[in-house]
Amino acid sequence: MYKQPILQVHNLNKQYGSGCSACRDTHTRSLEKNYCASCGTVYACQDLSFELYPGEILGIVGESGSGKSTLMQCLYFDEQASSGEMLLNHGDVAGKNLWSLSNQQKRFVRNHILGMVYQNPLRGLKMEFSAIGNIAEKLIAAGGRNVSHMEETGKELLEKVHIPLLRMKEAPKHFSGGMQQRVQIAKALSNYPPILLLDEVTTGLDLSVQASVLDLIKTIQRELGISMIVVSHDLAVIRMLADRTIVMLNGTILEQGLTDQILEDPQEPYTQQLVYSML
Ligand SMILES: Nc1ncnc2c1ncn2[C@@H]1O[C@H](COP(=O)(O)OP(=O)(O)OP(=O)(O)O)[C@@H](O)[C@H]1O
Repeated sequence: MYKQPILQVHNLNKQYGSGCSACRDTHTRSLEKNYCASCGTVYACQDLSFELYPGEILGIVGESGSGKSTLMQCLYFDEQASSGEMLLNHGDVAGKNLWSLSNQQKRFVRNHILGMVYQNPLRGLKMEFSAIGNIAEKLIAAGGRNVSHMEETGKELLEKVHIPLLRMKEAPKHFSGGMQQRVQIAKALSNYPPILLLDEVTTGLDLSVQASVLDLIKTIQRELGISMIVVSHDLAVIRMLADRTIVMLNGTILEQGLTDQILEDPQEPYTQQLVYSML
């Protein structure tokens, strides 16, 4: 079904702190969960390697503190990876380690190739701008200057995420949580990026609103055929969305495989617990 990966991550490490003699050497490292008890350095992501294929939804599941958000922030350059390689099979940056690009090149990747939807809409939206103004902001950041084109694109995207056009001039701070997430999704899609990153986008929403946002994500993926990485602590969300799933614990990948396979035949005791608790 899938061909070449559109994105490859090799040996991503992200640590907070400089480490000490007890933890610097990966072979002799002694950690309490993901941190060093001697110096307090946190190893938020440890040697993570995976691929994302065109048109697939890759789910990342794990408990709080397992490193999911740190991973997403490294992918979107909100955080600088400590080491590792991120390779895109797309456009001018194909084959280059994205974490070694200049800031200008990273901005290009953020504006044209990646879209990000955060758990907290305050991170992804300018709450004082109008809904359509938020989309225009992203288009301008990517070099857009044609006002009527921006308005057309904005309307098209807001319609896609079911925001009534009558409300497009309103600021998202007046919207409900579910509507804010839908505007964030529209903004992240501004330049129709081939890859969309979604970090706990339904956490904190009512169950019925959660269901409508998940449904929207599925529909967008089907219609636009873009690749997505979806992070959630909730296996039910991952079950609904993801073709393949990575299970994380203490900054490491515990197991990965087809979502059906992970759900039906989990190999690791931690994953088994996660699956059984959902039944
Ligand atoms: N800026 C930081 N400085 C120090 N430690 C950090 C920082 N950001 C994250 N961490 C630590 O990195 C580890 C992974 O955090 P991360 O937020 O990625 O986990 P998560 O799986 O996304 O959990 P949650 O869903 O609760 O955010 C945690 O131990 C966290 O305390």
